[in-house]
Amino acid sequence: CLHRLDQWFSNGAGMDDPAAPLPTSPSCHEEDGTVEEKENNNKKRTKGAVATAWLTFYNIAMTAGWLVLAMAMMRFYIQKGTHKGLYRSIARTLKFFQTFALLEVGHCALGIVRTSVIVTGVQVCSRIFMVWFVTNSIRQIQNEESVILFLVVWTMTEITRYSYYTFNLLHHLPYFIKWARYNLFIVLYPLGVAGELLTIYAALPFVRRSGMYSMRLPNKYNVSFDYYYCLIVFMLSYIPLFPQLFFHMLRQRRRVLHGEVIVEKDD
Ligand SMILES: CCCCCCCCCCCCC/C=C/C(=O)SCCNC(=O)CCNC(=O)[C@H](O)C(C)(C)COP(=O)(O)OP(=O)(O)OC[C@H]1O[C@@H](n2cnc3c(N)ncnc32)[C@H](O)[C@@H]1OP(=O)(O)O
Repeated sequence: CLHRLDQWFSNGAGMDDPAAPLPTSPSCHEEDGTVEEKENNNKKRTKGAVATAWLTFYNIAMTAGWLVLAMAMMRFYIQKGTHKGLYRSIARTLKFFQTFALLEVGHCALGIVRTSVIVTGVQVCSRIFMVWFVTNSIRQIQNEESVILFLVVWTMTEITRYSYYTFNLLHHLPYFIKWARYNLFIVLYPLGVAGELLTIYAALPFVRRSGMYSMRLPNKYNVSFDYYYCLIVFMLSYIPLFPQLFFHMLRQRRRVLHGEVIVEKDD
């Protein structure tokens, strides 16, 4: 029973819903529990197994996707000897796998992973915005070095992150993957952010000249929107948001590598 209780706490159950029922096990209550209790336990176990199977599939697919991207980038560079045209050559795969990551927000919302919806939402949405509304929409910046910088950084991060989750779910986590997951971000996060900000900065003149995604008055909706200023606001939002993400990862690092018990503040 104590073991079960310990699992309940370490899985974070009851954190969101302190009234959540304690798990039962055959050695605890099950044999003298009601039929209804037994059915509930079976349902919970099935739900847990389905979630684990889905997450394992999802993480393997994402690791494979980012590995394909890494190989495509290396092959392009070795064959062509330049980064010009690299983004175009991998754009479709990148858009697919980065957009697929939206499911992670769903995983948090459903409670099948112990991560904050807000932290994951900011991380995933900012990446999707970078891919679809900046790099993909503004052809003139696709050959910038900064694009290659964030692509390389994202690829290294995601191969490490998804393989960490996969091996962790399979209970065979090599230490070097754990180490990489909770150390590389110290260098990769600032580099990725630098690549993203430099890319948006390079896009600003083109956006201003073309007036893309903007609405000027007068129009029938009587609404005005300037994408140029939207991009500036997006860049400025890194100032409060990036430190939050970075310090969140530092806390995760202390928890996972040094076993510290971290009491997270509410989002
Ligand atoms: C709305 C739009 C807003 C736009 C605003 C724009 C401003 C943006 C500002 C900031 C922009 C940042 C841009 C990012 C750039 C880059 O990515 S650069 C490259 C470097 N990047 C990184 O290193 C990324 C680091 N970030 C992350 O890893 C995640 O995004 C995260 C959400 C911050 C991770 O946090 P978290 O999930 O809490 O940490 P973990 O330790 O990994 O996981 C916690 C527990 O959850 C389990 N888990 C999570 N996901 C899965 C999964 N898919 N499968 C299985 N399990 C999962 C994980 O195992 C942990 O469980 P326990 O071990 O039981 O604790």
